[in-house]
Amino acid sequence: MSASIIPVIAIDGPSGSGKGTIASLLARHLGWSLLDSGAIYRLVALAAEYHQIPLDQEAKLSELAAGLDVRFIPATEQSPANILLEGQSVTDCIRTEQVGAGASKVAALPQVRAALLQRQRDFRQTPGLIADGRDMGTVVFPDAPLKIFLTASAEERARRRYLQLKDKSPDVTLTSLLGEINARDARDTQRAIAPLVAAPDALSLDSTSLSIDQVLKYILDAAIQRNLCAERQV
Ligand SMILES: Nc1ncnc2c1ncn2[C@@H]1O[C@H](COP(=O)(O)OP(=O)(O)OP(=O)(O)O)[C@@H](O)[C@H]1O
Ligand SMILES: Nc1ccn([C@H]2C[C@H](O)[C@@H](COP(=O)(O)O)O2)c(=O)n1
Repeated sequence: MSASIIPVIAIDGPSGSGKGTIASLLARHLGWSLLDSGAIYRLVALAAEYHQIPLDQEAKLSELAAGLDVRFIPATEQSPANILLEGQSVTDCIRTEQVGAGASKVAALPQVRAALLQRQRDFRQTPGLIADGRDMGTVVFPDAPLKIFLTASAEERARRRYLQLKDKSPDVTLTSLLGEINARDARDTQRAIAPLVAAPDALSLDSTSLSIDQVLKYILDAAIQRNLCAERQV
């Protein structure tokens, strides 16, 4: 099947809006592949730290991005998903706010984005792909038959992140997380290349007061309406 007719559900939005959570639930529910594009930018930032490349050295970073030695091992019934960078498991350490901030910086560099474009498109495999990020619907898969722009207020996103991190990182505070979320939003929306913006044909969904199940149902209903999948109970 030609790649362009393999269906993609593109989910874009700011940090903490719930894209990753919803994308992995949808992928499992539909039996489709999953692209966590933010993880790829996070891996570049972490690899830059390993190789001591400053985050403003565009040429070196794009070379690093082009040759990134990474393996995404999907979750199974027995074990959770795992990400290997240069053979080492980095599944948890790429999730810190520090690595997220680094990812947001390298992601503003055009040569780095260009180096990662085809690697992301290669995830488009039968029977379908759920892709989450900032530019899935605008740049990477502009022909996706379903595009969702998922948002939530910055305060709610900081609250969600706080609940997620407080046990692993007792030093985090709601105030510091809100500051980091606002800084990352500003960088991701204001950059010159592939800024975070809703595609003109995206469905916008504000999840501030919606549960994870409500968001999942909304997207599945939209997918069923477009004949991307058969009607199934969540
Ligand atoms: N609708 C929701 N209601 C309550 N909590 C939610 C909701 N959606 C997601 N969460 C929780 O919010 C946290 C952040 O979600 P998630 O990591 O999926 O966001 P994200 O948009 O992928 O963020 P990032 O872009 O930084 O990776 C998780 O702990 C998740 O369980
Ligand atoms: N398609 C993408 C995905 C991610 N980024 C950048 C911007 C984010 O701040 C950073 C980390 O992403 P997250 O894991 O928090 O989703 O990576 C991007 O520019 N484009």
